[in-house]
Formats: sequence, structure tokens, C-alpha cells
Amino acid sequence: MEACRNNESSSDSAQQQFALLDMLIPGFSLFVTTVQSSFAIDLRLYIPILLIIGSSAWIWSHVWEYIKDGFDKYLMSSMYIRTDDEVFNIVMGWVAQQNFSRDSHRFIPNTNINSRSWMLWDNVGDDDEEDGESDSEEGFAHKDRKKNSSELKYTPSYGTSFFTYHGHLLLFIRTEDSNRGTNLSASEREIIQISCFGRNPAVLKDLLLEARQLYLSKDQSKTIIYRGTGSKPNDSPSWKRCVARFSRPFSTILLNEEIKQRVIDDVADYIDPNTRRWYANRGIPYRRGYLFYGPPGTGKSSLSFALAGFFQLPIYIISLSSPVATEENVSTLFGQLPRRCIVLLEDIDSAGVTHNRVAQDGQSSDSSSTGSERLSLSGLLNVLDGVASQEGRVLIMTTNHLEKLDSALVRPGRVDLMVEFSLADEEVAASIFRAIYTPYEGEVLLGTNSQGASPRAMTEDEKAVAKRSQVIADIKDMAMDFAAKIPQGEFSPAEIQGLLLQHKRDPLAAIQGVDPWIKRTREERAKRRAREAEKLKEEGEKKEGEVDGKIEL
Ligand SMILES: Nc1ncnc2c1ncn2[C@@H]1O[C@H](COP(=O)(O)OP(=O)(O)OP(=O)(O)O)[C@@H](O)[C@H]1O
Repeated sequence: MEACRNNESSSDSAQQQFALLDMLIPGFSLFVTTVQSSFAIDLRLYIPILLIIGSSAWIWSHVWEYIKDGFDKYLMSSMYIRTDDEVFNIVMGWVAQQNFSRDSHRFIPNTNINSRSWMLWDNVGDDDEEDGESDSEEGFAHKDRKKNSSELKYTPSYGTSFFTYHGHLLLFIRTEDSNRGTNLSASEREIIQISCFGRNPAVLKDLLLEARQLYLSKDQSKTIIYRGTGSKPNDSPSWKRCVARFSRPFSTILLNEEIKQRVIDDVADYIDPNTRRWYANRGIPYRRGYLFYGPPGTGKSSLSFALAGFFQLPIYIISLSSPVATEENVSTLFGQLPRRCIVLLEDIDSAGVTHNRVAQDGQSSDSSSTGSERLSLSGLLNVLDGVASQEGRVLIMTTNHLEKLDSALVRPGRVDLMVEFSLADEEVAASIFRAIYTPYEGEVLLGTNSQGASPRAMTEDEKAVAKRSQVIADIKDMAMDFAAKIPQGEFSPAEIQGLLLQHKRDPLAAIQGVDPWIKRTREERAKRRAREAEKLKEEGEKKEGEVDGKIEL
């Protein structure tokens, strides 16, 4: 009887234990019964042991966290890498080159280390910035970039990796911060930490310097391009690095040689340190502005990039026709510029800026009424005359409509040198043709009319040289034929380049294609103009309707 009661009470307490464990580990009782019936093992006997092991592990994990925190805080030095800073690209570029990354058995493969670039470019590669480069040098660069962009790089996956640097044992810790918002990409949620033992972070700073050196050396032959961003609500304006492009040689810019040289000399003189002193001694604001004007696709941006590449200056671009160009954004972006750089203000004939000042002052323009709306002329003048513009930067402004610009904007002191870019004449058309089809060393020669006749048997090398010179001579002749078919001053170099790129391996086809292309392009232009006229008419009628409505009221 007694035994029976004992049995009942022990079975009650087992039931309670099961109920509790079932709550903690769903399906536990089912598992225990299955094991008991299948293997005749009563797991209930092991429950206390399991509980002891579980709670010890739980306590240890907390104690370990505590010890680790203390160790981290008092016995280690660490640097934390922000993924939204360029330093992320600098460090990850270095990490990807280290043996511990290459040998890591848990790794993240990337085709591009620049996490910031992924988020910036929206999967747009370097090459999309500028369509169709004419010169072959850039053609090679294009291929190289394509190759590099698909090159695999490995960085250690989430967790801690150990490595040695200059005889020190260091830790590379990569974690994902899940609290950082789900709208961010995985790479943006990452936290990178590099730590060393001891409280002296010198070795970490050495590592950073080496990484920076490596990063800069990679970009030495490139032009670094930044674009102003901040058009979305809650998006604070900032400069985002978007492309590192191979520097474009001046020889590939088709512009009157004298004018081109004048611009180069002027910029060279301006950025000379002695000139800075000269300005300072005389109390003259140290600034210089250039205005490149002319129809679209005539080389204004190309010359700006070539200048940046030649003088090894990064180039910072804001297009005044883009939504980024609000009064507040432009002034903030100017405040963030580095001391040595080229600032390229594109399309300065954009809406707000072409309203003249009198009109703006009198009727309170769009910008003044809404505070941080589109940049107005007075806003632009303030930025250009502001402190941020007197630090010795090269300011280049571009426009397709010189006639729309207010004289205040182009007066000396704001614009010191104006350069006109024109539609292509015969010489330019021929130059573009030669630039596209002239074979470069190492390129496969395309078939032309050349026969390569020779009085004696030539070696392979001699044959190759002879064939190349013949091809070059043929291309020169063909360039003249091509240019003679292009009407002068009607098409931009960009348009002509576009035509040639349609036949990039067949110069004869390009020449044959000129007449239909001219016809097509003219028709397309006529249609575009008609559409624009229609749109203007509609807008005019709409405005008139609004005015009439107001008068009636
Ligand atoms: N003068 C030129 N010399 C060499 N290439 C040119 C020239 N003009 C145009 N191109 C080619 O045409 C393309 C567009 O040129 P670019 O962007 O410099 O023109 P843009 O005048 O700045 O045009 P937009 O006013 O529309 O900004 C580039 O690929 C460039 O290589």
C-alpha cells in the first residue's frame, strides 16, 4: 500500500517534471517515452544530470562573456571599422590580400571589396559612367576593369580570425549587427573590428597606414570621382565615391591644341604652392573658376576628367539639374570638400539658377519661398563666394546654354577662363575615326585593302610591322573619306563616336553607314524638337489658364 502510494507520488512528480520540461523543450516527454520503449533506457534518471550540465553551461557562458568583456576593455586595443566610411574599403582591400583571408576555411567571396560602392552604384559598374570611350588606351582599361570587377576576392566570414602582423598576434572580428535595420544590405550591417593584445594600439595604426598606402597605390593611375548625394528625404548630403576611372590622357580630347594647352597651363599655375602664397600676400581670394560651354556631347566633362587625372586631383561632381542640387545640399556639400580637388558643377543653366537676380529678389523665387528647395542664382553665388570656395580648389562649371547665364555668374572672379566646345568639324570627325580604328600594339589587326607585297621573304615580325603600317595608312585615308561625308558643325563628337561604335570592327561599314545615319539622326531630332515644342505649348497654356483663373477670382 505504502509502496503503491510512493509510486503514485513519484509518478506525479515525474509528470510535473515532464510538464515543465515540455514547456522548455517542446516534445521532450514524447522523446523520452520513445527512447524508453525502443531502447529500454529511462532518460528520467538523467534529468538532474542534464539540468546540472545545462545550468553550468548557461552560467559559464555569462561568466565567459564577462571575462571576455573585461579582457577586451582592459587588456586589448581595438579599432572598429565603420562600413559607411571609406576606411572600410581601405581595410578590406588589405585584408583580402592577406594569407589568413586566402587560407580561411570559412570565407565570404566578393567580386568587389567596396561595400559602399555596392550600395551606391546600384549594380552599375565603373564603365557605365561614360558611354563608349573612343581611345584604345581606354579600351584596354575598360577590359581591365571588367576583368578586375569579376576577379574573386576572399575575406574571412563572420567570427574571429587570428593572424600575425609585424610579429604581433591580431584578431580580425567580423560580426553582423542585426539591430541595424532590415532595409540595410548585409554588408552595411557588418561590424569589423581588428584587435591586438596590450593597451598600445601602435601596431593597429601601422596596419591602417599600410592598408591606406596599398589603397592609394592602386588608384595612382586613376581618377577618383565623387558625386554629391542627398536627394532622398532624411538623407543627409554627402560625397559618395562612385568611380575610380583610369585617367584619360589629354591627347584623347579633341579640342584646339592651343586652347587645351592654355587651360592646362592655367590650372598648373593656379595649383602651384607659390601661387597660393602670392594670393595670400595680396589678400586676394584664392580661387579660380572655369566655364566650359557648348552643345551636349562635345567634351566638356571629358576635359574636366582629363584635368583631374593629369593633376592627380579627385573630382567632385554636382549636377545642378539633379534633385540633389537644393540650396541647403549644395552649401553643405561645398563645406565638406577637401582642400585639393576639382569641383565640377554641371548644367549651371538649370532652372533656379537662370532666373535672374532681380526677378528673384522681387518676387521671391521658388527657392527663397521654400527655404531648402532648388538652388537659386543668389544661392549659387553665395556658395561660390563663400569661404568654402576660397581654399584653392579648381572650380569647373559646365553649361549647354551660355546665353541663359546671368552676367553676375560669369563675371571675372567667378569665371576666370571660358572655353568653348563645338560640334564636330571635318578635322574632328577624322580624328575620332582614326582614334577608333587605328590599331594599337598587341591588337589583332583587322582586314583592310592592304596586300603587304614584299620583294623578299619577310620574317613574321617584319610582316606584322609592315601590315600594321599599311593598316594605319589605310585608316588615315578612310578617315578622310568618312569626315568628308559628315556635315560640318551639325553633329557632336559623342554622336559621331556613337555611330562608329556601331561598327567598331568594320571601318568600311561605318563609312557606308554615314548617309542613312545622318538621315535617321535628323529625323529623330526633328521628332524630339516637335515633342519639346508640344510640351512647351502645353505648359504655356496651363500657365495662362492659371493666370486667367486668378484674375477671375
Ligand atoms: N572633344 C571631344 N574629344 C574627345 N571625345 C569627346 C569629345 N566630345 C565628346 N567626346 C566623347 O563623347 C562622350 C561624351 O562627352 P562628354 O561627356 O565629355 O560631353 P559633354 O560636353 O560633357 O556633354 P554634356 O554637356 O551632355 O554633359 C565621351 O565618351 C567622349 O569620349
